[in-house]
Amino acid sequence: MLSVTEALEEVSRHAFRLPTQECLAIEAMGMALAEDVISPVESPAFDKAMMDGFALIAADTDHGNVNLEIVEEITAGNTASEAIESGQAARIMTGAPLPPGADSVIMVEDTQIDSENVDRVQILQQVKRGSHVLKKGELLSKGQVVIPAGSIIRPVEVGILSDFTGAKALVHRRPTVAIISTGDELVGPNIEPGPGQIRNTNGPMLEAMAIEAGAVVKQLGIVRDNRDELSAAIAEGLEADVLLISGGMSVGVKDLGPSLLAEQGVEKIFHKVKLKPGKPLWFGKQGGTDNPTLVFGLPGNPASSLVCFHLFVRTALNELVGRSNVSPFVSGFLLTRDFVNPGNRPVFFPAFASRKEGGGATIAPLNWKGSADLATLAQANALACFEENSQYEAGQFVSAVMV
Ligand SMILES: Nc1nc2c(c(=O)[nH]1)N[C@H]1C(S)=C(S)[C@@H](COP(=O)(O)OP(=O)(O)OC[C@H]3O[C@@H](n4cnc5c(N)ncnc54)[C@H](O)[C@@H]3O)O[C@H]1N2
Ligand code: MOO
Repeated sequence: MLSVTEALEEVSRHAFRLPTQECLAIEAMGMALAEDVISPVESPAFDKAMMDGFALIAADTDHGNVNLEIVEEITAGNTASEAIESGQAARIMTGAPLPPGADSVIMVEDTQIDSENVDRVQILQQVKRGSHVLKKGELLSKGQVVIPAGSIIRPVEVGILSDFTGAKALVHRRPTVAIISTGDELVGPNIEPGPGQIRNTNGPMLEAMAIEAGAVVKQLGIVRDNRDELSAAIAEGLEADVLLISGGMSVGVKDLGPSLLAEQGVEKIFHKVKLKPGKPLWFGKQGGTDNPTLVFGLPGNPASSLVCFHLFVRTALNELVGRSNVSPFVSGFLLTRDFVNPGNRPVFFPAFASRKEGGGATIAPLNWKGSADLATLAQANALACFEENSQYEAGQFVSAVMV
């Protein structure tokens, strides 16, 4: 049986980048840039005033208090009509280009104008050369990489892309994810479960997780444990980039998943991973490098499906869109209580992580009742990672997967 690390490596190895497409930056939020964003110009494009005040020549103020002639007023979006010379100043607003000749700006608060003589300004202090001026090219030079490929598009990137690429972004297209929920016992959200029946929680939950991860979802609904029905659904699901099949992955008499996938030419890469919950995870691939489909058979138990999604499906989706090197693990959580994992599999245990006063973070394992317990996961924001056959003491550091 593979370890979690080995299984994650296999998933990454088989997930190829999807083709790229150009789209509006705002619609690419959360996606990864597929190319470097390069500044085509210097920024700022001109020496820029950073305060409302007066543009002047700093050397004129070397002896402190000085009275200068105001030659014009420059507002943002306009340029000076003439250069200033020694003894002169231009009224200037934040964001406006400095007039030629000027090298500094003094804030209006540090000046005085005599109401009898409004064409002159009294400079009340010595001005340091370059004060309140953002020099041309100081932020970015022409050809500089502003955002490297692989960066996630967040609001700040949307702002920068609006500056340099016409608000467009080149990204790997969103993955399509098809979802099948198998099981004779399953009913939809508005149907009263009969004896032995349960509601399909995995289907909608997996859909929500896939959307959150940036995918476009095709929900194929509940499929009975019947060879023909499941075969047809699998064939449809294999048109997507990723197919998720919930349930039927273990060794029960109706666990048809693995054999039907093999019949449809899906190559098994691994079946079973050493973790709890989620051991029966199945992973395979159909097709070569050209438009392959990655197939995950997720264990039917809801918590097992959720944990496998966060660890393995998310890793695949990240690889497909170029969000590389995003580890599911965050380290350095201080355990709030003793914890024993007597089992022979590492456990990913629902827990609540919070900020610690004075820095750092703590993690409190919840009172989780096992793979069928989704309700406790609703109180969790993390899965604390505990090694197999292990004992932990309060105050020890553990890593976690954020959920
Ligand atoms: N003899 C063995 N039995 C089991 C093993 C094993 O190694 N040997 N593994 C156990 C583990 S661990 C898990 S996890 C489950 C997973 O089994 P399956 O993937 O085959 O899932 P099912 O049997 O179809 O369902 C398990 C459980 O989950 C409920 N379920 C299924 N689908 C949904 C859904 N869409 N929404 C909500 N709940 C769902 C289902 O009713 C079952 O209660 O196998 C163990 N058995
Ligand atoms: O691995 Mo199963 O997912 O323990 O319940």
